[in-house]
Amino acid sequence: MRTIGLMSGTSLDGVDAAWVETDGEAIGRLGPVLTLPYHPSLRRDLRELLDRASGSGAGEIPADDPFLASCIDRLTERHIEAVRAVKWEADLIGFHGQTILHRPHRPGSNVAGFTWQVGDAARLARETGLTVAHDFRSADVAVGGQGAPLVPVVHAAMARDLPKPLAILNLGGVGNVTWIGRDGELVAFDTGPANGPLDDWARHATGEAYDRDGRLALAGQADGGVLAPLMAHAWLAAPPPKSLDRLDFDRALKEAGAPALSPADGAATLVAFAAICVAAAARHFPEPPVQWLVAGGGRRNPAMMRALGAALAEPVRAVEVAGWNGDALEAQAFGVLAARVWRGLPLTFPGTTGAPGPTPGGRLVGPLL
Ligand SMILES: Nc1ncnc2c1ncn2[C@@H]1O[C@H](COP(=O)(O)OP(=O)(O)OP(=O)(O)O)[C@@H](O)[C@H]1O
Ligand SMILES: CC(=O)N[C@H]1[C@@H]2OC[C@@H](O2)[C@@H](O)[C@@H]1O[C@H](C)C(=O)O
Repeated sequence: MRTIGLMSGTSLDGVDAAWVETDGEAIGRLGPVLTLPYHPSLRRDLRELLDRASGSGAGEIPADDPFLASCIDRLTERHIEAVRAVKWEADLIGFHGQTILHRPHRPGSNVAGFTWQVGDAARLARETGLTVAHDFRSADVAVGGQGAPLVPVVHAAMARDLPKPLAILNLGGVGNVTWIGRDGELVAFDTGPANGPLDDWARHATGEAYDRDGRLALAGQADGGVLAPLMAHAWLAAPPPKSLDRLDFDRALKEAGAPALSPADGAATLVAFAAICVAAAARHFPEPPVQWLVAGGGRRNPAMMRALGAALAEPVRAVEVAGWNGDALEAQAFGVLAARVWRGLPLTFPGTTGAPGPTPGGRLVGPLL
């Protein structure tokens, strides 16, 4: 199938789009990729939605809330523009939407999991004339999975011919890793906060959306006193499966004293903690990888790459060394996942989300049905 994958990540910076030819298993031609940034007012409003959702709890923003409806309208509009901008013909769209709240089932808790992505799939289908796969996470959460990460099955397809064991790390707002064993075994989970808290910090300190080229972090020193309690956080030792909400570490960072640091030291400390989380993640792998391939915007941050290089025993390289596009990988993955939805193939597995078995998911809307 000719697919267009669309991902609006936890950084809230914009929508990534990518054209992929795939049957959901093998990956054929890779076509155009692009990012359409969100207008600052949409970024701000999405962020407010995240804050409101995490403060008020799941389901407490009513479906007919006018602010929610306006965010969904503008978000969907930008996705429609992204599909048009790709220009290549397609059969199927993979539409992740924007995660507003992610509260998966926690081990030992009797509270059911919940995950919430917004976006108007029916309108996207109507206005593009294409069938849309969407709502990728809720079926997994409904059977007790974490609902994330979803990309690992696609990482495995892309890495088919690469030496194993291999670790593929995505540094978005949240970090997530896929470990692929010699026989294709998958162990995947969220590592911890990555760019999310750093973006918030940089915005506060400099007014910029993120710490461009790690300038702030490279000028500072990581603070051992703030890092100590963070390193003892139960998240790091908790075995996978595990997944995070964009805001899950905000309180812990505050309680550890991060807000008292200077702008540069705060940024350096957040970078150091992101790398510490990745090193802690490696302790959950069945055996060490031969290398780490890094995707996502965090690979553009030299401070982050330097901290990872220091924290990890194995070589750390941007995914471009494998010929992949580290900015487009997630969008490409949602094209492949859309084809899997179409074919009813599983999206998640015990090793990726803790689903009890290989679990299909997603829903379809549009003209092919
Ligand atoms: N030149 C750069 N210098 C420093 N950081 C950068 C640079 N370019 C991108 N980034 C970081 O990458 C982030 C965007 O990353 P990305 O697009 O992978 O996130 P996302 O897809 O929204 O998140 P997720 O993978 O969690 O869904 C920015 O918010 C910023 O923190
Ligand atoms: C709930 C949610 O949207 N999670 C995102 C987020 O961003 C990175 C990390 O946390 C990952 O678990 C996931 O996205 C990728 C695309 C995934 O599901 O594989």
